[in-house]
Amino acid sequence: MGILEKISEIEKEIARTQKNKATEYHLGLLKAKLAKYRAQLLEPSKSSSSKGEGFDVMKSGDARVALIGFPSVGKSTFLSLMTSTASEAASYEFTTLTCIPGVIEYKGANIQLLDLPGIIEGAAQGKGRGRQVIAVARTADVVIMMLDATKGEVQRSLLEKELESVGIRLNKHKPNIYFKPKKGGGISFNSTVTLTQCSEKLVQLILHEYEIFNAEVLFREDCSPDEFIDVIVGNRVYMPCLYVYNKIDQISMEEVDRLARKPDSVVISCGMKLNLDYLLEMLWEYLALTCIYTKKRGQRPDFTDAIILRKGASVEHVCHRIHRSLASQFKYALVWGTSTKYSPQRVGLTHTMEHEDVIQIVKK
Ligand SMILES: Nc1nc2c(ncn2[C@@H]2O[C@H](COP(=O)(O)OP(=O)(O)OP(=O)(O)O)[C@@H](O)[C@H]2O)c(=O)[nH]1
Ligand SMILES: [K+]
Ligand SMILES: [Mg+2]
Repeated sequence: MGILEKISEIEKEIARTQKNKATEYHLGLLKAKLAKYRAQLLEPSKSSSSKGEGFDVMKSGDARVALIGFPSVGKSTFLSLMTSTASEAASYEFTTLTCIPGVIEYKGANIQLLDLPGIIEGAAQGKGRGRQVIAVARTADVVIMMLDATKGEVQRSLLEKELESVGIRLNKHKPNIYFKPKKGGGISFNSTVTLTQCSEKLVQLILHEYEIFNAEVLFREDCSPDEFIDVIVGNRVYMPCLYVYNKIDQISMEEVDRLARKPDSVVISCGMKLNLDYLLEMLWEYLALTCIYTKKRGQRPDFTDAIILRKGASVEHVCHRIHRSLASQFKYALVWGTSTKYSPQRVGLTHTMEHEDVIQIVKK
């Protein structure tokens, strides 16, 4: 039996197994098996002739956003509207066949927007250019899942399933579980909260399926078996996703209203240029970029020119942005803002900056 068949067998078995206390272990085990086979599927094939030609776009700018969606939902139309790059748009499916980058300039940041070929059900298993598209999606800071507002919800759940199956977790945070494989000592299991979805026995069963017999496990959150499996398997990508319903010029006001109220969703019309400003605002929020202002000694901060960094950036990142030799001449920095206890506070290179902090760097 091939891996695909094994996967579909397990999926079928999961679907026909009733979810209750008695089947809890059986289901947990099935899920662990499923995750294992999917991981095998993702391993690069030996004959890599199908390498992503035209997909290796260099990362540039302050952040990267990937456009994912079925064919003809309006991805290329959107790229051409928001950036100075033109990407061919047409009424037939699979107009776009490679990855086409453009740049959105917003609040002083350069956001790289990637137009991609449409993907369809089965993309994760290599249908169409699905694998290459998903590989690009993994490198993004935010995914825009573009949907055709006239087409109903099925597209959305199909795409979510495709991304889910390759380890991309949309709008979820990393499960708060400490997990450390050990050389010996068996499995030590602890939790700081009451667990309603996992038990010590289930955790052991799942670990055994992965041939892990010695490990330290600490649940700091009431996680599900799937979330625990994610932690064991690792290499999961936790990615913010905006669901963008395009072509609202084609549906009723009631329908627009219904879609607009869904979580993580924005309604737009590229054709009539509706609501694009709001989409940018949302995108900016989801990118959660950190803007840092610099100041010189004895002067006011320069609020006109922010340094834009990813969340979690350190003083060292700030230095590199100003000048590549600055970090080596660095003595200390003074920081004003929410990242410090006092304002100003003297900090070193490893200090983590927060949004809208002000920094003054003192050289040796
Ligand atoms: N009515 C309407 N049509 C739109 C809108 N946006 C795009 N379209 C049309 O939808 C069709 C497909 O647009 P594309 O931009 O090529 O779609 P795509 O998602 O890039 O398609 P592929 O590259 O084939 O995956 C074109 O005929 C567009 O003119 C919109 O807001 N309203
Ligand atoms: K198209
Ligand atoms: Mg296109």
